[in-house]
Amino acid sequence: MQSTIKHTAKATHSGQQTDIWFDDSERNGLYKTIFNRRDVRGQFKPGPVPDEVLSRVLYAAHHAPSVGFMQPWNFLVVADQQKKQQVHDLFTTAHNEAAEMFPEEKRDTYRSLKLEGILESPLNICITCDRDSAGPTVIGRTHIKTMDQYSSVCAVQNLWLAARAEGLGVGWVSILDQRKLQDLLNIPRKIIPIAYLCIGYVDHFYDKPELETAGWLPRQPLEQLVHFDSWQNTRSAEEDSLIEQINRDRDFPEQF
Ligand SMILES: Cc1cc2c(cc1C)N(C[C@H](O)[C@H](O)[C@H](O)COP(=O)(O)O)c1[nH]c(=O)[nH]c(=O)c1N2
Repeated sequence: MQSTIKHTAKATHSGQQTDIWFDDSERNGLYKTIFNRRDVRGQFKPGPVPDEVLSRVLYAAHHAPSVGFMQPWNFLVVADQQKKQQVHDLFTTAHNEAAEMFPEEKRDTYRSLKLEGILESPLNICITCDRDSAGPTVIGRTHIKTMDQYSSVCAVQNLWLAARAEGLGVGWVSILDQRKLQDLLNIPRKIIPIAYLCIGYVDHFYDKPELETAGWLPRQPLEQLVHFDSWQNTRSAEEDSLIEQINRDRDFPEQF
């Protein structure tokens, strides 16, 4: 169901949000979006994405955090079928090269995976990173130079979540030669294509990541990924109340 959104004025006081808390349904809506977002490759419906929906999703992306507030992103919308076909050709070449990189026993499985929906989705968007968008010296990028690219990834994630909340599927395609993609889309060399995304309405969303269902990799247990004070210093539930809580919440994502 495509819904329209009523814009109501926010309660603000001297430029501050005095409304600190979301109510339960608002908070649950966010968790529902996070836990039901999927990478979509194969269930796209051909119908168009209305401008009013796409505009909202792009605003969500544009309100991502960025290092030094540099907002290094641009959104290159690709709807032309011939252009999409050319990107698909790039994918096919890279996909064949990629298959050879996996150990022999995994190659057939790799080849059987559907890893893009470039042609089936009505819309593709390339999110880029302009490393010069705020001059050479940027607050927060002085020592870790890749921070601008991470900022564009934040925009990708915002878009991905907003799209899910709008009932839109998004699939990230990174099996592409970056330079050839730049040439194809006339992106200057100094602008980095961060994400090539396939977007559209879908028949259904899967409950689990397709790579998990295909037996490629399982989801890692969260408690093993949490370290304390020092790298690799993990703790058991008996040793730490947070780990105990994480174990107790194992079904939290499934509640949504
Ligand atoms: C940076 C990056 C790059 C890619 C992806 C993701 C990210 C974050 N993913 C999607 C990825 O396979 C997927 O997110 C995981 O398998 C987890 O599944 P869900 O996203 O939870 O459905 C992805 N999927 C795909 O089919 N082809 C691809 O080239 C890529 N590339």
